[in-house]
Amino acid sequence: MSVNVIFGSDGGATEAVASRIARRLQGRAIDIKAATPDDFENCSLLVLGSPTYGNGDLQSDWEAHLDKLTGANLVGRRVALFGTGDQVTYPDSFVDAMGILYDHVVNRGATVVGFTETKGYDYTASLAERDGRFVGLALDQDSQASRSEKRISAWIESLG
Ligand SMILES: Cc1cc2nc3c(=O)[nH]c(=O)nc-3n(C[C@H](O)[C@H](O)[C@H](O)COP(=O)(O)O)c2cc1C
Repeated sequence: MSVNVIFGSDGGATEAVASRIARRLQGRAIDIKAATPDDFENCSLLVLGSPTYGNGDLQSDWEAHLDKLTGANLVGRRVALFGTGDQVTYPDSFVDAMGILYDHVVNRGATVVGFTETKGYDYTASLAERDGRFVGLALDQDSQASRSEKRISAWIESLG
């Protein structure tokens, strides 16, 4: 299985998570700033990750390079998503960016794998929650960093 983990990161937290995920899946971590459109298509599992900024926005490099994603043909492709956020300071928009990525990849025909349970988190609203589950791996490196390792492991197992 070839895995590309494409991420955006302002402060480094999401980059560090992307590297951990890539290492575990023996894939490549690629900053969205340097990613090519091919990086979205030439892999058997595509993993995308973004922190949430503003009040529920994608990270700025994702916004600046969104055409790489919206131009990709993802029909029938397996895509897994992760998001970093802070549920204590931003409980009304927790990991919203993951929900934004979800809508984009579903619109491009992707099959999203790796939904997770919302149990164990404390927030009021999230665009990344659909039908009571997160559309991917939600990590909070600000207030629940100690839980991340277990969450990453369980999520990777669920990807099969
Ligand atoms: C100005 C600002 C706005 C933020 N807005 C949100 C938000 O709306 N929702 C959320 O879950 N986290 C929010 N966060 C938290 C970041 O997403 C979180 O700290 C993330 O781990 C940062 O990742 P990075 O270090 O890769 O940039 C915000 C952080 C800052 C500084």
